[in-house]
Amino acid sequence: MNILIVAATPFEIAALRAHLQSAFVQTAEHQFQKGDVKVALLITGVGLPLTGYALGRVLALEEWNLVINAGIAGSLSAKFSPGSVVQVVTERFADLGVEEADGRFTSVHEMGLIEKGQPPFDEQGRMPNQHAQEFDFLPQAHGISVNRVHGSAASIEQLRQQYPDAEIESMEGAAFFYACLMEKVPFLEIRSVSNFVEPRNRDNWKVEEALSVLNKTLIELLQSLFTSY
Ligand SMILES: O=C(O)c1cccc(C(=O)CC[C@H]2O[C@@H](n3cnc4c(=O)[nH]cnc43)[C@H](O)[C@@H]2O)c1
Repeated sequence: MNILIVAATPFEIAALRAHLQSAFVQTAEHQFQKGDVKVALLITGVGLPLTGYALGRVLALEEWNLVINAGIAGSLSAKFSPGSVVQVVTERFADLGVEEADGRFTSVHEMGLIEKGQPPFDEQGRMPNQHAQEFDFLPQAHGISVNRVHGSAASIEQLRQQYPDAEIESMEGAAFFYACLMEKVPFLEIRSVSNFVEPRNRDNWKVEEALSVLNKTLIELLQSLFTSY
């Protein structure tokens, strides 16, 4: 079984790497083996373009049984406070579109630049993960991905009006979904909440807590896959 774990930055999966170094045999810089299970780590860099490029390349070069995106994220929902960990089951490119003269946002799907319902998008411009129910071990959440993280009350209010179902904000998830759906590989996005999406205040971020719960979840998931495989 070949498992690829994808993160934007090395610090997000540093504890997982340490675990792999002690519990698996390291076969290359970013690759670990235990029995028939190979686990590879891919650090893409932050953001949608870097993720799309790095992941598209790796998916085209090798076959994977499961690809996991792991990282921290912002929460738009009172259900998910800092320290929560969720499985993101839908994603969308939330800021791909145009700003109208009156300040409203129109998405590429509303404009018809990407046809409504064109695979892998649904009629609303979301990308659902049809493998989500196979990994029903975490609370599920709807994700959005942005190039520019929301940091003012006005832009956050506009975002909530535009996408009332959005619960988790990241800078990579939609590129990850798009690449996996286009390549038809089973995938899973796991995000731990480091902050609420609120008027920018870095002092409120709980990055250490989020990293701790994220890596604990990843290690448990690997252990469960290992025993069920
Ligand atoms: O200093 C900041 O304000 C700041 C804003 C966004 C991200 C960072 C990072 O250092 C982490 C990069 C990583 O974190 C994800 N992330 C975390 N919280 C959010 C959020 O509220 N909205 C979007 N992305 C978030 C993101 O996926 C990046 O890869 C620092």
